[in-house]
Amino acid sequence: MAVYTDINEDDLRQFLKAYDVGELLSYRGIAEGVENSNFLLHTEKFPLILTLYEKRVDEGDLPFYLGLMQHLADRGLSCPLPLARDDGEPYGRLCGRPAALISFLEGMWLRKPAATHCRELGVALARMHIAGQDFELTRKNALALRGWVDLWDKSAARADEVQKGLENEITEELASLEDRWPVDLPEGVIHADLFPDNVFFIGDKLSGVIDFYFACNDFLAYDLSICLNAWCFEKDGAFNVTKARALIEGYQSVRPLDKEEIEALPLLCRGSALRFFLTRLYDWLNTPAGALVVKKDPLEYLRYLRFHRSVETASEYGLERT
Ligand SMILES: Nc1ncnc2c1ncn2[C@@H]1O[C@H](COP(=O)(O)OP(=O)(O)OP(=O)(O)O)[C@@H](O)[C@H]1O
Ligand SMILES: N[C@@H](CCO)C(=O)O
Repeated sequence: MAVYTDINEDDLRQFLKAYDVGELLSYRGIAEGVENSNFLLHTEKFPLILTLYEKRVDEGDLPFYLGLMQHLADRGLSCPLPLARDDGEPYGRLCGRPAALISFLEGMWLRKPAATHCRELGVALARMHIAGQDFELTRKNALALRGWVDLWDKSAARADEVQKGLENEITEELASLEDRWPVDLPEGVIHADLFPDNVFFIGDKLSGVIDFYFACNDFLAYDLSICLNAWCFEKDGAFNVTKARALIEGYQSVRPLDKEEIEALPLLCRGSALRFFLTRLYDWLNTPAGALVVKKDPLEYLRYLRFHRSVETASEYGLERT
């Protein structure tokens, strides 16, 4: 459960006075997520999500994240709407942390997504990329190559505690990605963390996307590579090419990939696998004892990374040869 910061009822009632939501009826911490502290609130007017932003969210980026949700919702994408305070500010402060209220989205995330859900995801991802094209704010990806090197510098010395040989393997992988990382692919606003727990479905229909707190400007196809990692491996570690094909076909039904994006896909998948390996490894080694959070296994992403290293062309992801 991700509740790093405990709130008390009096402070919460005080915080809510700045919003037009009526009286607080009830609230509880949400037993999901690893990044921020989230609470479900029932107020006289409607249910809401309260988020207290924690370690990886820089307060200066909040106008980008909250503005992006508003922008995408205005263009018909189903994502949470931030609630403005009565003074017009997009967020306030609670227990010493920046804190925002966003609308509650109906739906459930899927524990076992099937190929049909992957196709829906692909369609939604491409629509999001297109809708993001005229968003006026920009945010550099803090977890791109430079960020990976910084994370690795903080973890490398202890990596072999998690698995023998990791220090060498990841050092070599980083060097190889630094040499070969693409420089000129189509860019735009990407979600950058579109895992199954951030996508809600009602029945088999995708009902909404949440958690824009890693969103940034980067290669659009990098976002697709994140989804290939997060949605297309089975619990036993096998890559499910049927899901991958469905995801990519769904994406291309809205936004066809160009030749360079297709060629770069195996490398982008290696990069995104490494990105989640590194944040998980850092958290594995550094999460304070007592935090109410389930740590995620970095080695899962090491296995994915090794798989992508063995991939020669994007046809292995179910794409037609170019
Ligand atoms: N707008 C929303 N509507 C409904 N439920 C929500 C909403 N936002 C968050 N939640 C609930 O809170 C949980 C955690 O939210 P979120 O994914 O934003 O947290 P996080 O700590 O940033 O997680 P992550 O580990 O995915 O980065 C979600 O799985 C969902 O159950
Ligand atoms: N989706 C991430 C956690 C949130 O950044 C992971 O599974 O490692």
